[in-house]
Amino acid sequence: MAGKSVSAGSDEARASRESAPELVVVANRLPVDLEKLPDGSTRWKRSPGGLVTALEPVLRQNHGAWVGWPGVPDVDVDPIVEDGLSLYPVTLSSRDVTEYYEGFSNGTLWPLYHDVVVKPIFDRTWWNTYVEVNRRFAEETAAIAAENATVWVQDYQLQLVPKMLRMLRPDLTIGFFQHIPFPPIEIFMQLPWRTEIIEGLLGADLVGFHLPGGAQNFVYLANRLVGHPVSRGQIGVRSKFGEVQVGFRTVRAGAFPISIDSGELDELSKSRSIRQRAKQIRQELGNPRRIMLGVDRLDYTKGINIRMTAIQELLAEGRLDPKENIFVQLATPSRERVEHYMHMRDEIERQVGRINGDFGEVGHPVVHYLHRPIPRNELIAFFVAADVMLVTPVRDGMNLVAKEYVACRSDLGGALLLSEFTGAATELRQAYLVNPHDIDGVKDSLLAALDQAPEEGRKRMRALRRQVLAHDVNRWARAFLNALAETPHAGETGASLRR
Ligand SMILES: Nc1nc2c(ncn2[C@@H]2O[C@H](COP(=O)(O)OP(=O)(O)O)[C@@H](O)[C@H]2O)c(=O)[nH]1
Ligand SMILES: O=P(O)(O)OC[C@H]1O[C@H](O[C@H]2O[C@H](CO)[C@@H](O)[C@H](O)[C@H]2O)[C@H](O)[C@@H](O)[C@@H]1O
Repeated sequence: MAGKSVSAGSDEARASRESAPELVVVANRLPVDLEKLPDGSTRWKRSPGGLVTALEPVLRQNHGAWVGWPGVPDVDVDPIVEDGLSLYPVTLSSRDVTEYYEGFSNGTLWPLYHDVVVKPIFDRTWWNTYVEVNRRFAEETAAIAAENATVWVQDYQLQLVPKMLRMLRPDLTIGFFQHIPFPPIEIFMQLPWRTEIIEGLLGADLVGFHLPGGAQNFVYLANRLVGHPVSRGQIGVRSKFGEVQVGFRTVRAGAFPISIDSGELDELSKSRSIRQRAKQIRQELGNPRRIMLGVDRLDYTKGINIRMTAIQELLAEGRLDPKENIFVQLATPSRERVEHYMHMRDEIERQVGRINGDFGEVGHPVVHYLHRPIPRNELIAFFVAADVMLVTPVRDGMNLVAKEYVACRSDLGGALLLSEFTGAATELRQAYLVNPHDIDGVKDSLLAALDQAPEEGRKRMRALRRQVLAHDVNRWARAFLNALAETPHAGETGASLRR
């Protein structure tokens, strides 16, 4: 792989940086996943996520690069340079996947940062591998970034990279964005490696969160754990950043709620083929009066069990007619070797079986449950077909699904039932907001959403769409990169990036 045997500070490395990328995104995953085919060959498959859509145009305009894991263990693939966007794969061994990705990232940090909804595991071997893998990402990035380049590190899997990178390449302007919640002090303090994580993040010039609360928690912890002087004022959304004084450096912390390519979804959802497919889906489901929909990675934070319980109780109480109302749950397999995910899957599949056993008829189940990824256009057709979208996480950094549903409803139809504990709830105030821990409240709100008067529904959807269409993912990326370019450290490149 490029630059592997060359130390970041050597003359050789510096010379090769002249045509090197000036904007580098570093994320656990590359924007493409390597797929192993049955015949043993491999091919690249584009990841559909919002991050790729957000960052690809700005990377291309800036001769950019993406450093990340190709999604399968033990493969050593060469960098790919294509249309001005270069991909630099970082190899992870099977052990790295177990200990860094499934272990420390998704068995320790993920539950800890999501309100300890399940018990985090504090394992010293996992931590050591997390440090090792973060170092590998930092070294790979240091080897390829141009002099004075801007580097944007993404998410909880790579929280040590900013500090490691700054030590290797003090010329770089470094941004970091946390896509999951940043927890309150009492929870974060449980982490045995809490100081190392805060110090790791403080290597950045700008640390971004979805919500002001996360930024506020981070600033407070920088003072409490590392003793740095910090600003005291309230942090705003895309404004009024918090500040941490790290020696001569000022590190900023801000709130930048992520979004989706709402314009593209709006257009796609209006196309004839999607509209027809939406109609066909309704027919295939037996033309029920109302379709409820859930779309999630199968994750215990998403509250899939909560919506199932609400539906089950409403059916049992005779408040929901199983002949008129059906529920479709599309569940993408996720982190399947992590124990808590296995338990969650068992629980959900038991609930599906029980509801259908008690209330379904032959050929007419009440719950339609698919445990596999669905093609993008099919997903959009489901959004168009659904009368009520159920988004009930117990905690979620943002939840892009909620925004996607709204972007797909140019007909002003449908209703969004949304947990208060998602980042999206701070922006989508006209949704039917629920506390997912209050099952009776969820049931009442679900019935209200199902029975809403058409004019009330249109009014809510119009307001939701105004928010989602005006604040798209492009605006998110620009807001972060502009704020990063204006940080005190930002060098010439940072200030002159084309966006
Ligand atoms: N194409 C496709 N995209 C999916 C599927 N399930 C979820 N997604 C997408 O994955 C993303 C999930 O993002 P989000 O709701 O923020 O939750 P996250 O899974 O925690 O990142 C959204 O863009 C969804 O549309 C699926 O089955 N197929
Ligand atoms: O890469 P995976 O382990 O398969 O997980 C998928 C992604 O899940 C998380 O998504 C978060 O980011 C979204 C966009 O900001 C946000 O809407 C959502 O609330 C978060 O949960 C994770 O943070 C990503 O790193 C993963 O790639």
